[in-house]
Amino acid sequence: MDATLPAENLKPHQNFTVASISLLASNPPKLVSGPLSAIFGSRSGFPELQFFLEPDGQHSLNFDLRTAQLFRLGEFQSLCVSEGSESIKERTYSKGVTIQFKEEEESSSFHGAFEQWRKKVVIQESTLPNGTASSFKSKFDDKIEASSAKMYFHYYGQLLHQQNMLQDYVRTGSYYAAVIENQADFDGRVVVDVGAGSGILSLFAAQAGAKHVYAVEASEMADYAQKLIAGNPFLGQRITVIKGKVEDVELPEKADILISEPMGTLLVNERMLESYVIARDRFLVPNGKMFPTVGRIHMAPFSDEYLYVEIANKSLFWQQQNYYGVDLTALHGTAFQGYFSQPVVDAFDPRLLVAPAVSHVINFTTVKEEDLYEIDIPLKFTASVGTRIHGLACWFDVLFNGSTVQRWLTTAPGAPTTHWYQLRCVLSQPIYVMPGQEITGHLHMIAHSAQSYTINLTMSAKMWGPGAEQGGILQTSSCKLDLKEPYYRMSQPQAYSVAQDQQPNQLLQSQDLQLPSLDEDGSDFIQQPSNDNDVHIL
Ligand SMILES: C[S@@+](CC[C@H](N)C(=O)[O-])C[C@H]1O[C@@H](n2cnc3c(N)ncnc32)[C@H](O)[C@@H]1O
Repeated sequence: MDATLPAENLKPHQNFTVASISLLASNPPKLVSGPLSAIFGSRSGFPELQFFLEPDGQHSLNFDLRTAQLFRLGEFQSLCVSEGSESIKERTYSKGVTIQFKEEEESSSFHGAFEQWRKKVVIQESTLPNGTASSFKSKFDDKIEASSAKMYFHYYGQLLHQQNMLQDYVRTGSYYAAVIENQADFDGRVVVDVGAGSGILSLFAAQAGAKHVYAVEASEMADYAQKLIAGNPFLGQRITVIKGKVEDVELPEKADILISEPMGTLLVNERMLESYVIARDRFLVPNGKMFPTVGRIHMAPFSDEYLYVEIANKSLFWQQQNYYGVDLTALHGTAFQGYFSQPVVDAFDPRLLVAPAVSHVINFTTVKEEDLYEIDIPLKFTASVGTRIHGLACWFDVLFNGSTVQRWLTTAPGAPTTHWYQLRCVLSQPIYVMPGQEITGHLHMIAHSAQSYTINLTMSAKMWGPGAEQGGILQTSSCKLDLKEPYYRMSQPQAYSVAQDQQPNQLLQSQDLQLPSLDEDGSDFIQQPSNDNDVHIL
């Protein structure tokens, strides 16, 4: 392709009128008779071809010119196809239209324009500031479903959700302290705020004396951040808000330090850590600082009979054999598994943990973006009590490795509660352990295109019990969960309600629970443990 064409030759928009188009995705192909407008232009910085299917401009068919191709089928007819998805093994073309032109001349100039707009991509690629030949196609759009991204940025575009984070004083206070106590790392420095939201961290960095802060925010919140920053002119004069994704925007200079709050539930939910790492590789000077610097996921087995029974009971609805004359039991097993596929988010009493935690460290200054696509954490614990283990409890912390002060922000159980709470993966088949018994397993997380992870948890223990040879039988339990679909349990009455002198692990056990299998149609109701004599700890 010719990359020598000056960019100014390309107009912001170029209109064509075509006689008709046929949409090939319909079977048979759907003819849309014209005359129709076909417009070359660019949206979000990417060149695009848009066919307006109705005169009012309400419905259009868009082709991303970074991947679209145009073929001549005849003097008056052409075929336009656009790549739908790409994997190592195959490419699929999700969109295709045949275009009917009235005249050959029109067809030729359309093809000419198509080539020119495609070259625009090449020109932009070749003018990347660091001169690298990286692909212009956004890394973010490559791996994240458009529908997920739309909902995600819509969420963060709303002030109430930013307020929710700002009102997490453990979170925001830790950031404030980490910045102000490490003024030396900000004073006179260029800072990039990765996912600036309301712009609060940019304002903190400016308070700590930053020479200039680039506040990059992809959602509509960028406009509010601009307002907030303008309302603080003393600080705001050193802050530039840039609306766009960190994967796409260009900055006029490199940063000495990045600041960001990219942590989701279980640290990795939302997949924003990847954007933080991409921002590091794009904007940070070699050996620049990152706030936060390191993240750790902590995991420990827990025993929580109340939680287990509560989840198991949710599917009891489907055990009704006469729901308005309908037998619902065929779906009971599916509902049971469904409830156990939701990670539970709440604040739990640390006394529910039955072994010291293990940790998985992610160093943000060195981790590769790809390392975050799949995370496999081996588990090995020694049970401190004999009990039923109902799953794995997880939480995280992050370190601000400042030159002056090292500060941790923790979401651990027992520590002041944050809006992240803690997360628990609950096994539908609990496992029994004796004191000192070893528990092994894996927490395997695979990133998916809806900005979250599929979690596979396996936990195993030597089983002790009637009929079992001591230490002879390995009991294994596993579950698959979607981190995107958590069960937020905070509104429920807290379950860590124990008589003051009673250990949580000695609470009412539900060994007698009838565990349904997928095709079971049993009708016993599981009793919720009584809350009598409860003392609410939290
Ligand atoms: C957890 S919020 C933190 C907001 C703010 N920094 C704070 O601490 O209050 C994350 C913000 O990053 C933005 N964001 C997420 N991914 C982004 C990306 N790839 N590029 C730019 N902004 C992004 C979101 O829209 C959201 O406003």
